[in-house]
Amino acid sequence: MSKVASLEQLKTLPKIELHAHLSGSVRYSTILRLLNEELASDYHETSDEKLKSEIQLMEELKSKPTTNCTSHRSLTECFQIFTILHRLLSNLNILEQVTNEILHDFQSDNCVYLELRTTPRNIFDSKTGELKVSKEQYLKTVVNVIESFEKENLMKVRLILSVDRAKGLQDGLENVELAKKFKSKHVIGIDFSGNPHVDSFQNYESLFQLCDSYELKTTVHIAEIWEDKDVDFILKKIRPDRIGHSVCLTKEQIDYLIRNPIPIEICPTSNLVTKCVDVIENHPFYEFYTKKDTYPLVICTDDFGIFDTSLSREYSLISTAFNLSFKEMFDLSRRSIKCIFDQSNELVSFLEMVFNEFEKKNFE
Ligand SMILES: CNc1ncnc2c1ncn2[C@@H]1O[C@H](COP(=O)(O)O)[C@@H](O)[C@H]1O
Repeated sequence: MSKVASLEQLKTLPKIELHAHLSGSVRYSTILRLLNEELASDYHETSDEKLKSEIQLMEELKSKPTTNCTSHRSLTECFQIFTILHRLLSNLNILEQVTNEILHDFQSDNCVYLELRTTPRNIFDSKTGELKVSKEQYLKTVVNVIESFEKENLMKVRLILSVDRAKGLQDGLENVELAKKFKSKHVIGIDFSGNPHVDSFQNYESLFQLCDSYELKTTVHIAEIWEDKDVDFILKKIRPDRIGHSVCLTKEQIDYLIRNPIPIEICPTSNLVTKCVDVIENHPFYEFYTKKDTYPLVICTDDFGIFDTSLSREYSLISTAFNLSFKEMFDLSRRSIKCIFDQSNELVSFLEMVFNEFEKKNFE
């Protein structure tokens, strides 16, 4: 018998988001608006031709919605969009605007706690090569938006800094040092991400050790592609606090994780659109969920802008594919509290209160 929860119900559910990349969470409509504004401005560094082709690409993608999961974007296409986004977000006013918009988008979807992640970038003048914006200025801009947001809103926000595997060890080291410096300023951990076809995390072992010594929590993207050679190294040697995606796993690796759990950030639409899985019913989520009902699994969006989704929609995909009821989705969402990086008493008590109140109102 079907007991699937409706999207409308799932929108009302308090939710926790632990895997959301800042640049990937900019809405298509916002990217298109920013590109058109740049084209219409009197002075712009990017040529009209390039801007027009970027607008065309974004319009094409917008017309191929991911909602029916038949539209695919290869990881390579996703990384092309990130290049556009990184140029647009080189302007600190725009970075501020979009960060604020992202926080409000999560809150309107009833997200009560968000761990947003981003890769701090040095931004150089394209003509003179001079440093225009330092990584620290980039980070301060994002932190300031979060601080102002929290003063006026209920949703709690923390920040994870990303190490991009395509940028090398030195760049990553700078981000870990920045995370240490901003630890009291909302930054709580490090994410190891970037194009999985480029470089290996085995070259970053010293950074994992540094994170440990600075007491920074870690999460690592693994098994987003079948050719990922880092999986055993990460699962057995590094043992981070969480892992992202973790889809393209062998049976042995799944069994190993079930015996030695590490919380998994599940990103359903992202995995479908980039063809990590052919249909959601084949997602290893269910194997973890059914083999061990307390396996720590957190439903996330990854890049809700690029994948044209929302946290509620990700919950809906899982509920529909695996016939999980509203109460089962509620329990899953509540269990995410155990996986958050900031385990301070104040925050955990706040989240427990929110979930207890919802339970009383809806299930008792
Ligand atoms: C689709 N799956 C994915 N796999 C791996 N890395 C990803 C990713 N989605 C996003 N990123 C990482 O996050 C950056 C964009 O956000 P920020 O500029 O840091 O805010 C990308 O450049 C990539 O390094």
